[in-house]
Amino acid sequence: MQRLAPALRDDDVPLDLISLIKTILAATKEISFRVSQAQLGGLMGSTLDENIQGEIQKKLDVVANELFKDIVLESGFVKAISSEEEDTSVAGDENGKFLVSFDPLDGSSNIDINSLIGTIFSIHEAIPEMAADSPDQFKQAGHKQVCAGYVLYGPSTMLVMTTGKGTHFYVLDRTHGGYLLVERNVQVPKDTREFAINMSNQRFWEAPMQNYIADLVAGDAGPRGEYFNMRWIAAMVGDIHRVLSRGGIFTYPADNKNPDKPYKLRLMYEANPMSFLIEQAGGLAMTSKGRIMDIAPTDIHQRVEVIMGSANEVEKCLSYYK
Ligand SMILES: O=P(O)(O)OC[C@H]1O[C@](O)(COP(=O)(O)O)[C@@H](O)[C@@H]1O
Ligand SMILES: [Mg+2]
Ligand SMILES: [Mg+2]
Repeated sequence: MQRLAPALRDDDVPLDLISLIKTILAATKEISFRVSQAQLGGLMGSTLDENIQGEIQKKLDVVANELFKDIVLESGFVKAISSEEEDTSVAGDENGKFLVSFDPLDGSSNIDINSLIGTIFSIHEAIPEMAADSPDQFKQAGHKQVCAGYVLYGPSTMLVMTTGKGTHFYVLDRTHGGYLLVERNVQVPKDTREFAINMSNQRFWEAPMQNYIADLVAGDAGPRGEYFNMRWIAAMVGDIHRVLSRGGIFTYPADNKNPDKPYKLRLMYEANPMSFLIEQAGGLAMTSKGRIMDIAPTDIHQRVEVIMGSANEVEKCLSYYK
């Protein structure tokens, strides 16, 4: 099995980006260790603080954020970082070539039940004319990402990453301490019979999503004439990993549960990096109005509607909005 650096060189990834990726992965190895020791180290449960998103932070959210932020900012390659757990962007090296956005721990509600969680990251090139402490430099569309990935802290610690030359799977090999390439150019099947959505929000969705899901749930007795299975891990990393592994449609649609918060998932830290991975694997990543990676961001913490996965099924879902 190929090691990470030669696999990246095969994709013609520039050396400075390889160095940054290695730095990010060093942080994820440390987080992976802390996650595995969380209960023994008193890291289960919540803090008393809320993050900028208005969500109570778990102790591991804070630890993972500090670890990732410190390691990445010390690298010298990074002009600034933005994180789901930080109020605003944090300046790094004025001459740094890259911007890194991340969700240090995705699926926080799974921490205390020893279930799937992960770290999601996204890399853009820095804009030389903009100051390192300006959050505006992060307002770049997703299609400008030069790398995106996640690390899944599951039975195996897995890295899924793209630099725009396909989406590849790696596994952390604890015998030598590095990630090994296990599957190159993963492909999301175009068709699927599996969907992922938080069904408990059903009554709050817009009519097109209500109608689409109702037709899936109706199964072979309904207009689709086929049985559809449902899965919901409650961690986007876990649900997207399943979609990348065997196909499926994943959606967190608009809802009116809380009128001030029509969408749940974050553009910079969740939707854009996952969209890059899904598109590089031949899938589609959309809102009901267009491609996620074409959205011009207006705020680093903005939230967005997400419909992604197997291409034909995403198209089918979108047809309900026309
Ligand atoms: O609570 P719900 O509705 O099941 O939402 C689950 C979604 O929320 C998230 O956990 C949000 O991520 P964080 O844990 O980083 O806040 C997604 O990963 C997941 O898809
Ligand atoms: Mg998240
Ligand atoms: Mg998070």
